[in-house]
Amino acid sequence: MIEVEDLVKRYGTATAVDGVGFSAPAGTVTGLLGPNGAGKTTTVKILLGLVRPDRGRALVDGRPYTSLARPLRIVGTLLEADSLHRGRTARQHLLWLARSNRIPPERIDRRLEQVGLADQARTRISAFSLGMRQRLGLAGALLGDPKILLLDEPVNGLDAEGIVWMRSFLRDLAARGTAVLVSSHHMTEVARTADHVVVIGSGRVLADLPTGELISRYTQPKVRVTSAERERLSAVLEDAGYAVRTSPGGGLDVAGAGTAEIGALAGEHRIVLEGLTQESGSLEEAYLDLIGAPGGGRAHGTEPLAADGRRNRR
Ligand SMILES: Nc1ncnc2c1ncn2[C@@H]1O[C@H](COP(=O)(O)OP(=O)(O)OP(=O)(O)O)[C@@H](O)[C@H]1O
Repeated sequence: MIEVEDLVKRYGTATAVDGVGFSAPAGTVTGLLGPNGAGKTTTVKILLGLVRPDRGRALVDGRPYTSLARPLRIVGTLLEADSLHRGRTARQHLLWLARSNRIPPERIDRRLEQVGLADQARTRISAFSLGMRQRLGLAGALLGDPKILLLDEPVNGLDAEGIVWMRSFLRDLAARGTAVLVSSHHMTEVARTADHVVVIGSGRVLADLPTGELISRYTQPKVRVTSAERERLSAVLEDAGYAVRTSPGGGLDVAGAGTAEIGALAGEHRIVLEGLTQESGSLEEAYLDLIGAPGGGRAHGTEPLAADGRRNRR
């Protein structure tokens, strides 16, 4: 379990983190989302004891990271693949990590296998692609069988197959009880991987909710409708007071309506519909609404949802 309580960090007059609090429990993938400069990296650095907070505390497994004698056995981290020593081979890198954390070296081959690098064990890291370095970083993070994983942008540099692999890998780890915290900009990926999302903006927690609840609370459901008479249908719907947008693929997205009402309106005006489906919102829409960015509706007010960082947690 990761616990962050009321963290504040100032750099001169600028406040990087302003009262951030949340937890990432065992058996769950928690996503940490936020725009550039929101305070994610500062929060992660505080968690890893790399930056001292002005206020608050950050605990891994109930203790500050800096008090862990062999941190790799408690928390695995994947921060920057580029910090790997490029002259070493994959195996040498893991051997060095194992030795410095008193981890039996027998585990190395198993970890290389798990991340799909068994054939590259003796390849120098300098010959690795970014995706391979991410996989090696993950092997290192898993070396001590940690119950907590802290990953910064884990899908960076991975191809489509690698992204799917990483997603199921992290989901499997959580299913076996690991607490996984993923800091990322990749909204679609976070939506597919995380059970729970913490959104940070301007150093504060804007939302701390299960992924599905965050989406339903901060997006408006819409109906996607297609018809050969798109222009006429659009005019009819707008006349009836609905907000209508052109959807990808040439259909119409109608906010705030149900399929029955749209079907009835089309019938009344003798417009034949080709498709009529209820669509739920996306994490991206919810996120834009929360951070108040252009494209986001900001229809639900600006109050932080989780002032103490704990509301709405299970
Ligand atoms: N060492 C530092 N000195 C001064 N200001 C800093 C320092 N580190 C971070 N900041 C500022 O604190 C704020 C939060 O930065 P942080 O890197 O934590 O955000 P972030 O959410 O990780 O953004 P990104 O996704 O771009 O990495 C930013 O305004 C940043 O400029």
